[in-house]
Amino acid sequence: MDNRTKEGHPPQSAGSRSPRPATDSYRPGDQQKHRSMEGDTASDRPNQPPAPVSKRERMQERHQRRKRGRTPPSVFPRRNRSRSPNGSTPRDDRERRRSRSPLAPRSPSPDAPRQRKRPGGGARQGLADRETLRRRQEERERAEQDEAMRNSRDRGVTDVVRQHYNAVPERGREWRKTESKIKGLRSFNNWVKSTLIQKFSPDEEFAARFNDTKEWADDSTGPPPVDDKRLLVLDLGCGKGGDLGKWQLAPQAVDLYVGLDPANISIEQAQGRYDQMRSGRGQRGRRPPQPIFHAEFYPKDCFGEWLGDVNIIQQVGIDANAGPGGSIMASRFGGGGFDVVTCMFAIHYAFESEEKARQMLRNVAGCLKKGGRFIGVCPNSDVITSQVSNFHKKRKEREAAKPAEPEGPEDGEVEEDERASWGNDIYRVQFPGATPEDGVFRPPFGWKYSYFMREAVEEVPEYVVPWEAFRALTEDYNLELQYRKPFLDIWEDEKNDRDLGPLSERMGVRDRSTGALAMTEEEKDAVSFYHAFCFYKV
Ligand SMILES: C[S@@+](CC[C@H](N)C(=O)[O-])C[C@H]1O[C@@H](n2cnc3c(N)ncnc32)[C@H](O)[C@@H]1O
Repeated sequence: MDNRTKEGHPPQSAGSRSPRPATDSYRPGDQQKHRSMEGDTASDRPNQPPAPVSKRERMQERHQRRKRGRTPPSVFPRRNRSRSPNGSTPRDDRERRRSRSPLAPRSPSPDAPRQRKRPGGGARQGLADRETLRRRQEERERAEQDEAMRNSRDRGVTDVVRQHYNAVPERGREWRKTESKIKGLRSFNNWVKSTLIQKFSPDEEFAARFNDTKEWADDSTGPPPVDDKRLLVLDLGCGKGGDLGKWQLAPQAVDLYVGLDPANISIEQAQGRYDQMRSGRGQRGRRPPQPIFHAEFYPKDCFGEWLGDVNIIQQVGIDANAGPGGSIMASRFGGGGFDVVTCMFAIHYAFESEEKARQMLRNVAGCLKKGGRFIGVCPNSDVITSQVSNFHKKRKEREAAKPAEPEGPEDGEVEEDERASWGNDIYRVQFPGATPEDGVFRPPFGWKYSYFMREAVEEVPEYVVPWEAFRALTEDYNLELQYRKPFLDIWEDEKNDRDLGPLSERMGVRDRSTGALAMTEEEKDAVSFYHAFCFYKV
């Protein structure tokens, strides 16, 4: 069944059904008053409460960046980027509207008697009408067929991705920490995600407590009470709930966490993990029940569907006017209710088409309140561009060195050695078809590659997220870029932070004796494929 929605009129879908008993529902303000620094993984747990000095520095970076105002204009040309789903640009639409003459004859009302010009004209008109009706009917059927094909193709990729993640075994923390061949990489990725959460999840009011501008003093109310306002967090593509412990350690406490993912088995596992955290039944024996935020988990395709039909999302607030064409007044005074939308290692699935990328952004922007943060990590298109252009450079050098072949490939065929690919023993990226020689992906959607990661991802289709195009698109949704950094640069910047540095030791990211990154060269190469970002809803 096609669950996709028409603008603002979402049908009920499986996403709105709760897999949990209805007795445990969320009421905004249902706050756990006591928060423990103990997460569900010992490695995530600082022994001390975070030191204000370090927090101040982290918050300052983010606050100063906010003050700089809007980000510089994108190098991605505006006219190329905002095609509407029917393929026209807003400019095309404007011009179409402009060229309509105000004096054009109006079509008669359907009730008005038709004027016959010549005898016999009525019969001919009847025939013409039948012909028009037949043509319209054919057009409608063709459009329906195209839509059905598009839907089944989209479903196809989503199903492959869902089945893959559903099938990934939940091996447990102990195995991940000791047996895994990519334990260094796993820990490092987790540390980067914790870093993003620590730096960008607090709201401006909370952050103001930790910088010395003392803006709060202007209205002489004093610094805002730390514990008063808690965060409402939405995790798109939450997987098996691996980030729950990180959210428990967020500087500003979380009140509600909503996790969505199309992989229903992953969602059940995430629910199980949360239940364990709450009950204190960890892998290391029984502990006293842990005070933890309220959380809800639902199976949901967050890039192909509108999120407004998920009850908890509706309860917190989602703005159907977010994005181009929405009312300015509505978006100024409306807006969603979430403080943070997080999407870790997942937005690349949305770049299959412009329609999906826009649906993802409409969901993100619709759910965020003004000032809310959209944080995430994804493959860095700068890396892909440089790998692809290098690949073509070397290929051309090889071709120039060998004698000319009598026959080239048939039309549309891509020769084996023209398919860009790179990687090492633990990860591999492989494009199934031709790629641009300069590595610049135009148009920016639908550039599929398959990604393999030892123990984690087996040849799953992903899509390039061309960064400048993505950033240009986010502007249509009032999302302003605040931060973007490659993974290894984040390490260089934060490894000596008073909280994040020691956290990296506890998480096994840094060798305690040498202070160096505890990753093999292959793992470092694999993590350098990614970057992290934060946008603010303005
Ligand atoms: C690499 S996993 C990351 C899981 C989790 N965010 C983490 O960081 O551990 C990618 C996740 O994206 C999810 N995903 C794929 N397509 C999606 C979609 N259309 N909507 C939401 N999530 C999707 C997958 O099911 C999978 O759980």
